[in-house]
Amino acid sequence: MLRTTGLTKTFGGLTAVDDVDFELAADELCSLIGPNGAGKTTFFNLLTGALEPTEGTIEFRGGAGSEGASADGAGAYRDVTAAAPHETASMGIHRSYQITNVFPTSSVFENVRIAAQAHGDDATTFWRNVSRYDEYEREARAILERVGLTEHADAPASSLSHGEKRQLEVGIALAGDPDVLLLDEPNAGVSSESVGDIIDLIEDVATDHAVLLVEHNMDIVMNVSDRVVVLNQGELIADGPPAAVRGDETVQRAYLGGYESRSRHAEGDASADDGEPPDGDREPADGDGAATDGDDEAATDADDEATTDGDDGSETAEGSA
Ligand SMILES: Nc1ncnc2c1ncn2[C@@H]1O[C@H](COP(=O)(O)OP(=O)(O)OP(=O)(O)O)[C@@H](O)[C@H]1O
Repeated sequence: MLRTTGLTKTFGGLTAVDDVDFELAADELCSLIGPNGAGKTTFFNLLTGALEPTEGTIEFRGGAGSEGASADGAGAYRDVTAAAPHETASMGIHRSYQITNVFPTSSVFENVRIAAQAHGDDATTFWRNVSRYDEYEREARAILERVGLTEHADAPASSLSHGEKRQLEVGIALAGDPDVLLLDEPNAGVSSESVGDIIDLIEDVATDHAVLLVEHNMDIVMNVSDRVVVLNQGELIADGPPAAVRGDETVQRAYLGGYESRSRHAEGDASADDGEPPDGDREPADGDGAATDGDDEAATDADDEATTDGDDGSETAEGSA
């Protein structure tokens, strides 16, 4: 459904994503893992068009109803290498943000309803079209039910807990009617009591979307993924079923050293501890150990602001690189 060939992104002398060949199937929940600074966020930003590749191609093949859809319901592959974020979103590639990305003073319902309206094809005539309004409203209510936020529909988004905000972000992404969902650490900053809800939500959206998940919690990754790909210093060093990747010597050396899987069901909850590889193994190749901590703090700090800084920051830095 979504594939990259020789995808490469350099920032000055640094190769953040290095010649990556990758393909995500329509029915897959694939996790993208790797140490801090491995290139995961850069890879996401390339897929959504927030960053332009230095080399390589990105191709996308939408689902039923997409442009050029064939008898089997899938569209033809299109080159989306140079597509801008609004173009990839309108084609069906959506992401949830590592940094909270909601309108805090609007209600939970309004956040989803506005996203559904923005995706609608007659947004400019919206206020004159009452039946269309009803449709968006119904869609938003159904999405809130799906992400488990119905009881908070009328509350301002700012009143949600951090975990509920992550659920809302997934709801906002679903309102764009995506084929592919890119989930960037949906578990970051979420309290241990809410981790189970987030896992259930990831598994649920994966029943009818292709999902690419960036997640540091290995218990979650090993429990929910159909497939795991590993980036290290921008290179794809492993790609396969969770058990095979966990046992891969190169991956153990680069990232997972010392990690042993705990079954979510045996433990009762994947959040029994942080489920992350030992700290030493999460250090980035360039020694910049602040990245993950910074992300988690940013997510918390951003609670009261509607922002898309996660991507924009990358663009800004790129511009100066
Ligand atoms: N806009 C940018 N300008 C310059 N360098 C960048 C930029 N974005 C990322 N990098 C560098 O590219 C490398 C990959 O970063 P990236 O954020 O993609 O890694 P990551 O795997 O997502 O890390 P983390 O797990 O910490 O989020 C890092 O060395 C980072 O410092």
